[in-house]
Amino acid sequence: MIKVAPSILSADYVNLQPDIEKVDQAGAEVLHIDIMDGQFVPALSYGPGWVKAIRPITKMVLDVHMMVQNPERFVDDFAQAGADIIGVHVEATPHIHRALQMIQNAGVTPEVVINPGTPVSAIEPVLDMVGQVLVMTVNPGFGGQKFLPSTVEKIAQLDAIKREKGYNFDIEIDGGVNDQTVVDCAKAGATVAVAGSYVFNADDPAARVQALKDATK
Ligand SMILES: O=C(CO)[C@@H](O)[C@H](O)COP(=O)(O)O
Repeated sequence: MIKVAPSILSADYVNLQPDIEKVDQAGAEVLHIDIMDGQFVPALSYGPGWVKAIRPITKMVLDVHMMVQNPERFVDDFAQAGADIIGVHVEATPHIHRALQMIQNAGVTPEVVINPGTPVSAIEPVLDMVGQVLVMTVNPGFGGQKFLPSTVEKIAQLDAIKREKGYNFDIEIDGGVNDQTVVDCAKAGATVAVAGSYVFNADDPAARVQALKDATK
């Protein structure tokens, strides 16, 4: 059964705490927090202050996905705010190894992220450093996009590398995830499913968390 990571990008910001409590009580293991800088991706979202505010209200793993150019600039801020996982895009820095080292040194689980157009080979040299790989299943920057089936092959490639080398990183998927699209991803080796609009744009977010788990039993 896959772990579920609701993305607060689609939550009700005026009622953020009740929305977080709903998915927490429904058994979601991870809370996904999308940081957008208006440069690496067109939109702006929120910063370390949000992570700091959310930290005391849930025990869920706080998974900070930095869609930020040169993310090294903000690693310590998010670590101090209470992030458990910090994800940096291989496309966003010429120094991915250093960025992951900074996350490690801050006592946080390092995650490397790849866009749909980036091959797995681009992150192979750093796979021994990470606790999680995030495979973007849409182009990053917006919620509510359509899942890209071509990304499933990359999940399978990562799963094969994991087995061959004895790594135990989680493989997370993000973008267009619902109870249909999650199935092939889980079969290919995905272990964590981020879902924004599917969970929070529903009348019953808790039922949607459960539906993702049921679909991958
Ligand atoms: O990283 C992102 C957007 O770039 C995501 O985490 C979105 O929040 C996913 O939204 P849905 O596709 O699930 O609506």
